[in-house]
Amino acid sequence: LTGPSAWHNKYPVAHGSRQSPIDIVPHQASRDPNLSQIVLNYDRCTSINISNNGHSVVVEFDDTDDRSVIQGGPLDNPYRLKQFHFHWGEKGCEGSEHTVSGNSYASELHLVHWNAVKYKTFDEAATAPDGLAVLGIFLDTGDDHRWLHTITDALYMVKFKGSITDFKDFNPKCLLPSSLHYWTYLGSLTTPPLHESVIWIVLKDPITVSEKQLGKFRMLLFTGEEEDQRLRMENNFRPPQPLKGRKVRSSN
Ligand SMILES: CCCSc1c(F)c(F)c(S(=O)(=O)NC)c(F)c1F
Ligand SMILES: [Zn+2]
Repeated sequence: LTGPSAWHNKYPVAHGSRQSPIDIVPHQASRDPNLSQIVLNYDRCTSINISNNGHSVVVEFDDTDDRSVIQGGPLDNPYRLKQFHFHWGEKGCEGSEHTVSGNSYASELHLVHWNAVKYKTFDEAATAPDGLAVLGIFLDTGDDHRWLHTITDALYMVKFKGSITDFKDFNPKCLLPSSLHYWTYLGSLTTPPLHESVIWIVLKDPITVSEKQLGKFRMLLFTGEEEDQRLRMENNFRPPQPLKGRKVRSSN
């Protein structure tokens, strides 16, 4: 037994008071006029590599200075882009982590940022209550996404757990939907160690990708090249967790 329902054995915080993901119920979210728009300064971002960490496919960035940050909205400081990765299902009707009025999307992109103003390292920030800011973007199935090819064309290079390859000059700005309207709430990592260190910013509008593009993610493996068992990487999403009295705020 290794799935989300067993994580509490090794990570008791799995039953904590601010776990993620959650089901977002739009009309129960409070519109907060003090919530400004979020600002993404990704123009000087520097992607480094793409890898399969046995949980997802991850693109990492150079976070040694403030060259790519998210700020505004619920954030008191600029947060530095560290990496992005995806969660998806085995079929189009499930795969996202957050749900909206009980409905799942086919996938969810997470752009992980850390508070380099208050904390010296990512690892220190990852355990602090205001250490991380994750921008969540839903993926819907439909037409091809014109820029996602850059990522799906590289997936064959990182089929096996532990594989990594160069991935330069990719700017995730091309993966944003037209509107930056969002919901925000205090939550956690959705994979172990499940630290309750994430200020979540979930965009209301999905981007559209094709079933064919999504199918390429399902070609990835949870298992390493040396393992005889080949387990397809799919359903790497955690189901929604109890809200436990938390308020979800909505941008205007
Ligand atoms: C200490 C973790 C290394 S970075 C990372 C990650 F690899 C990851 F997978 C998730 S997630 O929980 O899966 N998605 C929100 C994160 F939040 C992260 F910050
Ligand atoms: Zn994630």
